[in-house]
Amino acid sequence: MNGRLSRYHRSCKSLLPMCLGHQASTWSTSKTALPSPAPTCLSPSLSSTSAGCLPPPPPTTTAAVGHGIEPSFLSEVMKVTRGFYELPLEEKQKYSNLANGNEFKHEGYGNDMVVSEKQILDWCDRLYLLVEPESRRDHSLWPTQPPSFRDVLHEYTVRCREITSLVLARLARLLGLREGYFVDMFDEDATTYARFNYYPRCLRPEDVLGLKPHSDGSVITVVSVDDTVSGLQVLRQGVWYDVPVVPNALLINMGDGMEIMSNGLLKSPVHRVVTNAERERVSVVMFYALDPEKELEPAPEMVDDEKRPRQYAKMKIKDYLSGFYETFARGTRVIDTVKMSE
Ligand SMILES: O=C(O)CCC(=O)C(=O)O
Ligand SMILES: [Fe+2]
Repeated sequence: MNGRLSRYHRSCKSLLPMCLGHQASTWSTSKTALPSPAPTCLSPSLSSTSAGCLPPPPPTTTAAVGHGIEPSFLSEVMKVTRGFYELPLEEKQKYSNLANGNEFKHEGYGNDMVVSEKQILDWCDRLYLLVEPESRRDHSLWPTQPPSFRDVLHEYTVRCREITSLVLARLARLLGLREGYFVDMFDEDATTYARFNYYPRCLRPEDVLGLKPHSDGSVITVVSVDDTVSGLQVLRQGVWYDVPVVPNALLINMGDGMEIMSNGLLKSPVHRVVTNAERERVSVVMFYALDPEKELEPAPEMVDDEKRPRQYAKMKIKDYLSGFYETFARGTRVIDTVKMSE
């Protein structure tokens, strides 16, 4: 651990409790349509599956403000994001995710993958970039405008990695595993993608979603949300809850990888983004995934044949991730394909 990280550890001992919702601000239920059928036990915070038997309590916020990143730097991250989206279209298209005008690539600027003509498109532009491992960055896709974009993204990557390692260490402890259990899994081939989302104003917000319901295919996700415009919602037992806007907070989200490795003890919440007619919105999302050549499965320590049988089948991470993009486009969840029947 480098000096900066250990200083960081000392300075934000309280990060995890905040991340896990002990420092709660109230989440409100959404007035928008309820989905059906209602799933059970989808939680944005830690919950045991027995919660499925209870009426749905409002989730508590996972917004962490004691994370150690200065508000001025978070504003800088948002500023370069807005700056990029304010560029003329032809400038942004220099980083297009369509090779030769029609071949979809994950990295770059544009829309998400389209797999069928019937697919309802999300009201969202995105710039998607691999940031780790550093050696695999494709700088031809990293915007040169605004001029500080690249430096800010590099610095943000370093800072978010520190926070993620700390959160992963605390999560391992919480699950009764040794602290380094998850952190050590993130070797030099583990991948991190940054996703810059831009949701324009939408004149028919009741008909169009910014981002359709999904859970993240990562192990863990760090989200920096627009601190003036809400829109992110989390599904819990059939009810959509608005995630409150907390200035300078980072939102820590469990991804499918963590749900699987914890054998279902930590849930990867279904979430979506709604649009609004008044204000555009941006967010910056960091997705932490393991080495694509590794396999994803419940940690043996989390499986107990009597008390907590294995709930997910093994799958190669690269297969999981490619299945993820496909199912995301179709509005289904790849995690459902590895769930074992009772
Ligand atoms: O825009 C947001 O607040 C969240 C975006 C999100 O869920 C994603 O990019 O996976
Ligand atoms: Fe997401």
